[in-house]
Amino acid sequence: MPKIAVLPGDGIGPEIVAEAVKVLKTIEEISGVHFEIDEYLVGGVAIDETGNPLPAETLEACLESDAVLLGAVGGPKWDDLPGNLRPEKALLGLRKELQLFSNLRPVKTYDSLISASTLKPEVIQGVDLLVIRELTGGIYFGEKSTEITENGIKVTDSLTYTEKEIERIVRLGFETAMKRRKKLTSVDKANVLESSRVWRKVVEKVAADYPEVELSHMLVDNCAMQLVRYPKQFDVIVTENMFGDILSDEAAMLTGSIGMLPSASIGTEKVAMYEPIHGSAPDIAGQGLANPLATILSVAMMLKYSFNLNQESEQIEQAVQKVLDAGYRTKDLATTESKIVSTKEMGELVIQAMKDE
Ligand SMILES: NC(=O)c1ccc[n+]([C@@H]2O[C@H](COP(=O)([O-])OP(=O)(O)OC[C@H]3O[C@@H](n4cnc5c(N)ncnc54)[C@H](O)[C@@H]3O)[C@@H](O)[C@H]2O)c1
Ligand SMILES: CC(C)[C@H](C(=O)O)[C@@H](O)C(=O)O
Ligand SMILES: [Mg+2]
Repeated sequence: MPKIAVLPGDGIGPEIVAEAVKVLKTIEEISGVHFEIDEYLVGGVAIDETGNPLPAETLEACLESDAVLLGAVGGPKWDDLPGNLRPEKALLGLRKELQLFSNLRPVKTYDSLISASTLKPEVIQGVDLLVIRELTGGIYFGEKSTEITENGIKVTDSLTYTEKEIERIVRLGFETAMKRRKKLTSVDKANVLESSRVWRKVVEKVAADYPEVELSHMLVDNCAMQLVRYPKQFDVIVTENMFGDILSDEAAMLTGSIGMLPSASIGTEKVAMYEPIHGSAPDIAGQGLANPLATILSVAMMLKYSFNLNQESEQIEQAVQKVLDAGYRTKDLATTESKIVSTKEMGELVIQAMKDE
């Protein structure tokens, strides 16, 4: 039986994960596939209970699972802890330990949400792009140091990549583009960073193996602007860790809310991790205001990528679309015409729509 480790985490994490787990259980009911689903501590709640944001029991369970579903970690309660003891460290630890070097963040606009966006309809209608973010290298994992000098504190975060790390993510970018509209935009800062200049060289080398893919290089600042100017120019974007983090939050707003964007982190081992791209949203936690759709859509990605359950995955996506088409919205997406629902009600509506299909 496939094993799924569920890590609700902090803030809105438990609320959104509860709805996503109900969706998984509905898949079990409908399709007859069975999963072994167990919950573990991660992040701030894990610090509170065990003193460690990523307890050994959680890491071992994840390593032994087929897939991990994570809510979100972090919050003001733990903000003053030193970097290596913070809840976010658990997320980085999981990505590193599970060797999840690629993070897929699909950005698709729904017609029924066009009016929820602050962008013009003609700009966002039909957007269908994928950000592939490198996830286990770059400035997140480079050497860090802090020292006292005559000018006060001197602090360093270094950005390191090996050619091999760049090549494997770039190759995935080309492979993915081949299965889509055969367009790849590699995003870097080659006008300033050494790492980006090597990144570009590797992209050029790998491109020789994919002559059918239309390749372009784009500087990250321009990409940030192009994403809101004319997002339909993009098919697959491949980029390094921190650029991918920032650009995907920006791209989320093409859909109307960060609460809509799922992600899949896939690596060299069998276990993959699925999580919404947003955080623990402490400002709305515990109030039933969180949009659970990013997490529910992350379950759809899990079914597709980890379990090859393509039909079941589509069933979830179609149910989400149906609920949105019927005008139901959590508050983040609400307009004057919307039927505003809570986190739990949104989960229940998706489940009902799945059962009706
Ligand atoms: N993957 C993760 O666990 C993850 C990701 C990002 C941030 N974080 C952590 O989360 C904490 C808060 O960070 P932040 O405020 O910068 O980012 P955030 O993504 O948590 O929230 C940003 C804004 O978006 C809103 N929002 C986010 N998710 C939503 C949802 N599902 N439905 C409705 N509204 C939603 C929030 O209310 C907030 O106004 C920090 O501790 C940060 O480190 C964790
Ligand atoms: C919480 C933080 C470490 C994380 C990241 O920067 O990768 C988050 O912003 C994300 O996008 O998953
Ligand atoms: Mg982020």
